[in-house]
Amino acid sequence: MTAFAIEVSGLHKSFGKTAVLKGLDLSVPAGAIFALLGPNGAGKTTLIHILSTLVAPDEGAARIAGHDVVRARNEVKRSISLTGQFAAVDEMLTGEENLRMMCRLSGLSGAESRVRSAELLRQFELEAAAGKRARTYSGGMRRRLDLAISLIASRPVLFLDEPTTGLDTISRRALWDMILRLKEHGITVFLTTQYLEEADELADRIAVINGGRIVAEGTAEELKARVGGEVIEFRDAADELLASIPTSGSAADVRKTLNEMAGLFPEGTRIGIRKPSMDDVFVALTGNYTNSADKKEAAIS
Ligand SMILES: Nc1ncnc2c1ncn2[C@@H]1O[C@H](COP(=O)(O)OP(=O)(O)OP(=O)(O)O)[C@@H](O)[C@H]1O
Repeated sequence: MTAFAIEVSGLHKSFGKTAVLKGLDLSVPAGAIFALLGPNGAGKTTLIHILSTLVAPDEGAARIAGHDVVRARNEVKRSISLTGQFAAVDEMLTGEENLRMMCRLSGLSGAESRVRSAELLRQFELEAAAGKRARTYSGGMRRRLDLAISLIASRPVLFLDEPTTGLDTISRRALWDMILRLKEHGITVFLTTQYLEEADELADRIAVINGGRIVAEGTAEELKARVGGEVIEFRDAADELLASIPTSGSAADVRKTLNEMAGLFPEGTRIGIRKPSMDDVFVALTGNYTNSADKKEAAIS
């Protein structure tokens, strides 16, 4: 494999008159966990579909493990796993039966299938539920089974399109642990997410897509450093966030911001200073707000 597991240059894709990707460039180092962040409709799923050969690009090139997604589709398909799309969990079968069936379909013998299924049930902490029908599984268990099925063939690149959407915090954290463990096996993980915390916790590198292009790429720390040195927060007496303003962190800039904001907020407003978060990065780069507190903040600032 080349140093980059995924290389994308000048990718364009339109659906009818809607231009979704407008010259997208991206490189993902082999063995990294890479997160793609972007507002709804930014083209994250479209990019995954192009990289996994489901959709052809209009222009530009993309290579997975050195193979071109248009000219070498079969080699690309043999290099990737994609969760949530192909890995069909059969509701009527148990977790173990699902895994064994998919092992057999991917060419393993009966004995090999038993061994591989047992390994995956252990790896994804599904041993206790192995004999229960998948329809009785919780959302988190189902997602883990889906991930386990997609890893049967142990391919070098794994695509996860919003792997934890809809899961509760505990299930999400459990899945994060499992994704982190995949890295130890040398798998390159490319994930899209709407949870900025997920990118922050999991990813070695993060790219932000907006307007059909990658508008920023780097480690979480590098991206946060782009927003500024310190963020000043204004909160009311009940600790509700009123506004958060990025500053360079210099005494002069902090003083200037406080002076500019003086008089805008009621008596009793509390002021705090903190380092930038991924939320700040996302807002600064895309102008989009990810939760209601941020929307309120936008309305005020
Ligand atoms: N097959 C298609 N035909 C027509 N339009 C499409 C098709 N697939 C995607 N689009 C449009 O392309 C745009 C990008 O969609 P895409 O699903 O890639 O975005 P996304 O970033 O994954 O968004 P979300 O976070 O909401 O899933 C959207 O405006 C969508 O409506």
